[in-house]
Amino acid sequence: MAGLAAYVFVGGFIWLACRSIYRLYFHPLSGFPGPKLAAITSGYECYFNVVKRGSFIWELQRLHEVYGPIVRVTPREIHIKDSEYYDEIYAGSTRKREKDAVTVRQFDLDGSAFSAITSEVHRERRSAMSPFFSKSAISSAEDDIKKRLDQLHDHLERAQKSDRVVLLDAGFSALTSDVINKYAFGYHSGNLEHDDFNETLRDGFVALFKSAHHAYFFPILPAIIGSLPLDWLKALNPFAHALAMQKDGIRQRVKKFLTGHSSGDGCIMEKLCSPSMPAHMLDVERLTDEGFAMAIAGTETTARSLSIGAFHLYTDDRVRAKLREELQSVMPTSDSCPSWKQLEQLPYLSGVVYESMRLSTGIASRSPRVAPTEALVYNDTQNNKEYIIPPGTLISETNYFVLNDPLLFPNPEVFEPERWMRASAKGERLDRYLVNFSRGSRICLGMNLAYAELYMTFATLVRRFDLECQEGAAKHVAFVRDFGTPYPDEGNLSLPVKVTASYE
Ligand code: HEM
Repeated sequence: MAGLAAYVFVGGFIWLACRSIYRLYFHPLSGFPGPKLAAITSGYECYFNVVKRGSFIWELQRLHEVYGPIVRVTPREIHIKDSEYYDEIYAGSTRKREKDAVTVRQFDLDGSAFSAITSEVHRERRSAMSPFFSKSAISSAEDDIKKRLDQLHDHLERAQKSDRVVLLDAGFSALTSDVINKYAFGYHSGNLEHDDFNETLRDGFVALFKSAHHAYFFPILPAIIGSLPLDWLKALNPFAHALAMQKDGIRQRVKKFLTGHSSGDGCIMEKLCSPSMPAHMLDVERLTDEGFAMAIAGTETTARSLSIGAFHLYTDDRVRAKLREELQSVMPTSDSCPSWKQLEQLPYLSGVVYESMRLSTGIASRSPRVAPTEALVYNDTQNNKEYIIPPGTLISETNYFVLNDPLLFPNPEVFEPERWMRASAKGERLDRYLVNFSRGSRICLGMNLAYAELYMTFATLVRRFDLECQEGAAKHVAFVRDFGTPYPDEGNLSLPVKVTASYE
């Protein structure tokens, strides 16, 4: 027995040594700059993201300072820190771009457009949903957004009367969740009707994000969790249980639509379940994944941008006063209800929305693309060297680095709506670099819905209320850890506020 163990140990050692030598000297990426350890093993990333909890993004920043704009950051991935090169990687549909199976596996959404690997499968899944996300289609959701904003208004009024602290971040999650549930599944989830905004609604999403790095490096874990009976899961991990319950709720809706149930207002899932769809698109689990991807993507990302924007609006009196003055033109009274189209014409509000997006980052982790048949060429002008990236390589940029590029956004940490007005006056397309939604063929499907929610929410809040962010707010909204989306050092993003004034 001891002899066998010794053989296994020595065999394993030799295998690891050979693999390391191959990766360092013979692998197609061996000529790219970067630390040797990162070229040898993905344990390098694992150390920073699992042991040091979501901090590989800061290590990437350091690696680029040491090695320049192009770095081999894992045995099979090239990372580029160059805002001008972003559109080459995240290219449009004329240039084939695929996703990486290992990267998307962590989200357990295999049947969704989001997790489609090849461009053909992606196109088919996405085109079934895209008519619902055009600008004109989204205007049909405006009435619902207005109703939800009135509910949020009532919460804030009640809190003002009782001098109570409100968790605005939870309010925003309740709002975005109620909106996407109605739009995608035709049902009223009523989160805003709860006194605490049904705060636990986020437990599942937080579980998904916070376990993403573990799921990536140890794929056996989600498989084990998925196989546990729900009662056990509830006792062992209430957050994973909340996630499973949310997904199951969507599965039950899918089943109803597949048997002919109608929501009455032609929601997205009803259309996706219609018998006119190709049979292979009508699988319950595929549709559940598609639905869950919309629920996740449509809730926390937008809510986070709303929280970051609100934090800046309510800690910077100058910005808020300027916005309030501009809003008077379309909101002479506090109950005026301008359309999203009208609000989009306001330059200062647009600057506020863009800055809120920019400083909230959206997705913090890399989402690599693969160019299956094309060799990408990167010209490192700093070191005067040209790199040919072989077809099939994982290539990524990090949105945060583009959104905080001081060459594009001087003093990037400052919330400055005016920078967008200055750029537009000079005819500069600064919005090209607002990459929160990614770019190209896999660009966020829900961006118009997100924009409608951002414009309408900021206008309503600032026109109607003054809020006071509670002590420590800056710490609770800071981006310290990357668990898929940005997280503060400890706990989750939170924005407790008190209502100090309301306006007629
Ligand atoms: C501020 C808010 C939002 C941000 C920052 C955001 C960001 C993103 C990003 C970066 C991607 C690409 C992911 C990747 O490359 O792997 C994406 C995809 C997606 N987003 Fe959003 N998103 C937001 C809001 C929404 C909303 C409101 C919805 C509504 C359902 C939505 C639905 C989707 C879907 C379905 C995809 C997959 C698209 C595809 O692969 O074709 N997102 N989002």
